[in-house]
Amino acid sequence: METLPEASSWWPAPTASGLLDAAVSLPGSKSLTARALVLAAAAREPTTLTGVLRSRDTDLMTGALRTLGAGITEVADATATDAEALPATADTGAGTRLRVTPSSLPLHVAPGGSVDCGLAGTVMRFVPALAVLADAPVVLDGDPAARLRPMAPLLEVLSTLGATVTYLGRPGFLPVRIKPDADRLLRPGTGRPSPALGQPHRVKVDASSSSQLLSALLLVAPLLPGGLEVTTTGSVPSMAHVRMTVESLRQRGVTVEEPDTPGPGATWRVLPGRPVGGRLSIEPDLSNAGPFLAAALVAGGTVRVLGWPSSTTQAGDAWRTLLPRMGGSVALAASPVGGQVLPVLSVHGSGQVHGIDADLYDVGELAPTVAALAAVAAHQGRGSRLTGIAHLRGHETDRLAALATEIRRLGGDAQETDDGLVIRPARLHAARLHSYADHRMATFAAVVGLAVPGVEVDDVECTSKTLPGFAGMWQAMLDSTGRRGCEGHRRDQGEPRGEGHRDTGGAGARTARDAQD
Ligand SMILES: O=C(O)C1=C[C@@H](OP(=O)(O)O)[C@@H](O)[C@H](O)C1
Ligand SMILES: C=C(OP(=O)(O)O)C(=O)O
Repeated sequence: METLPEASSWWPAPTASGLLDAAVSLPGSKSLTARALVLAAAAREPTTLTGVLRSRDTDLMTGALRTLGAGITEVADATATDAEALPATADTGAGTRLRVTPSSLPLHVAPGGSVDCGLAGTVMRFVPALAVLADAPVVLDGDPAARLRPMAPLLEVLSTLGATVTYLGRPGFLPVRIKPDADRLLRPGTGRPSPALGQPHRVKVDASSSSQLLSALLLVAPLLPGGLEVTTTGSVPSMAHVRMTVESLRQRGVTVEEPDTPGPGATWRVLPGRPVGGRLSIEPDLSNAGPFLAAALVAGGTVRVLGWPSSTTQAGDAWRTLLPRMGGSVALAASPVGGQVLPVLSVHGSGQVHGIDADLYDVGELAPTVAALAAVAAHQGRGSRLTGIAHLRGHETDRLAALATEIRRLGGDAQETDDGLVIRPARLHAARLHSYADHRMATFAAVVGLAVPGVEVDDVECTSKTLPGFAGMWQAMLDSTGRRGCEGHRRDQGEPRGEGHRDTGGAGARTARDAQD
């Protein structure tokens, strides 16, 4: 890894001094929020979204969609009166309510036409696909690290749809200018190339570096007059997120045919027809639940996540199968919380973490947290192997290099493989870790720091990419330490405790004592 400058401030990751007994209420899913915003901007009528995540990534998405002509305003409860409500998932009451008024087609670009993608994969992939339907050129750029993330296979497809793509820096990467030819694309029979009237555009994409390259095309597909057929030329990682895209489209009334077996040559068909509007509630972010649930395994005791959906497309639902393999016990049950009955996921741990041999190809987003648990397991004498995650080299940072480097900085034994990491048993020691501006590297440090005194990390605030206020939530969870002592530990055994955990409507960690106050 490159040599990094010294950080000006270091966040001391707190160690756990006793058994946890915490209830955590997480804000909305980053990935569901991104899809909901894009589909609302593309819809035929206004949409009201509740439980929306406000974070750097989702604020950037909101800004980008405004640049493409959508009206997005925060509204109070009383103004949300849509009659045509979609079935809503139970949310914890946390999160923002937004009213999205779609743009007409072609999408009307605001003066300047520039989009800041920050470091958000969702913005840098989903927005260029929409830009082919704009009425003026759009320039997209982002953070220095964003300029390293794969874009080329998507941009090549956008060229075949008639857009002129100009690389303003390194070919294949941000910054990029997209000059659309929307009039011809939107008039059947006149596009370039021109499918026969009523026929879909047929494109091929290599989405092996990121599922978002495929999701971007699926999201814009219903706006094309004949719809779109997308064939993947390679295999696609993070299939959980592609399924989320398909379900998000279907939920808004769009017809999508999926291949029986995703892989090279598989084809997705999306029929034309703008998504419907109405009301939609966003589930809590289950990937961001990961570090909190992992804390139960490392510190011992119980952590509960409120509002865990009973059925979901989120990658983070895999915690229910991954954490038992690493020594946790997991229970999902309905439980009364603050006057309503919510599904609550309870994870109970002993402080002893098992090693794991896991293929994370479909849920790569969870890998940094699994790696943190694996590092703690190695500290306790147990090795792990993570596979199927070569594409993490194109995430916020090269996560395989970052994880191996930071585990070694802690005194651990971690090696990169072609498609993952091997973490062998070795005692860890205090160290100053780098986050590389990557929210999941910062939370990696927080999880390891529970077990290893003296861990610090630079730039803990980079967690605001998807979870503003992380450090405060983490401390609140730890403040539950020891309050119930061993009695609470034995009594809980992974079962939701219900009544004792009052949710006050904001994201954060609640403890048994808070609930009694
Ligand atoms: O579409 C999405 O919302 C995401 C897809 C995945 O990307 P990759 O396929 O690049 O892993 C995931 O890792 C990312 O955090 C979010
Ligand atoms: C890979 C991630 O994000 P992005 O949406 O920026 O790709 C992530 O959140 O782990």
